[in-house]
Amino acid sequence: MSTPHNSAAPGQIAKTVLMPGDPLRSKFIAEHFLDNPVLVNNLRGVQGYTGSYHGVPVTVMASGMGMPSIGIYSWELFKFYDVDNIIRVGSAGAYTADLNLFDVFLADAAYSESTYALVQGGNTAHTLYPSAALNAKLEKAAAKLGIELHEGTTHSSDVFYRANDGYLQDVILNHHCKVVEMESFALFANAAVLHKNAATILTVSDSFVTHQETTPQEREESFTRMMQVALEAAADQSL
Ligand SMILES: O=P(O)(O)O[C@H]1O[C@H](CO)[C@@H](O)[C@H]1O
Ligand SMILES: O=c1cc[nH]c(=O)[nH]1
Repeated sequence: MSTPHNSAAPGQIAKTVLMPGDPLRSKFIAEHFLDNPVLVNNLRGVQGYTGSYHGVPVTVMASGMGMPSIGIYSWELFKFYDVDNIIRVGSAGAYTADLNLFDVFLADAAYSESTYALVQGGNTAHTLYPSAALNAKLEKAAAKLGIELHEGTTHSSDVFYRANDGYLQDVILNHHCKVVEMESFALFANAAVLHKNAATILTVSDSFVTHQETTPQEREESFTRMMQVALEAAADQSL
């Protein structure tokens, strides 16, 4: 059964899905890392490919930007395509000075001011958590590949452009957020409601401290260490 937003046929989506925000990052991962990638969805240009990595079926499909968008795509993958694991592979802004461009960051929590979890399932929590088992696989994969992982809380924000940065002080000081992106809280909320597994691995694309930033092409093509960690975890048969 296809959905309003996904034209893949039943069985065309693997049990584990890597989910970048950017459809072109989805295409890049599929073309550079998957064996025999097949385009299984392209509705709205949200590219989804299924292939294999080290012999294990893996799908890579974009989420689009923001919680409403990943809320739709991840719900449909979990609920209608029987996906077990979604690993978000995203970019993030660093709030703290210890993080540099291209550092790889594993979210051990997602804080958000969003009402997504409340409206979606009546959950009043503003901090939600990834799958501990999936995070353990990602840590194991990073160690195997010799890739350093920074860990901490991500701020899942509804706002990319801010009129001023006053609000961020509360997020950084009181909620201990180290990076900001825009999807993990909704992904974790859907996974919790549907009893599925979700995790988020991010690459630092810009810094709120140094004001350095990567280019759009680098965001699409250069975050390969994060991609390899996620793929290695996806191919871990014990998931
Ligand atoms: O690079 P992606 O995965 O899209 O993630 C980040 O980039 C977008 C904003 O530029 C938001 O989606 C944010 O979460
Ligand atoms: O600053 C940033 C960078 C990536 N994603 C965000 O949401 N914010």
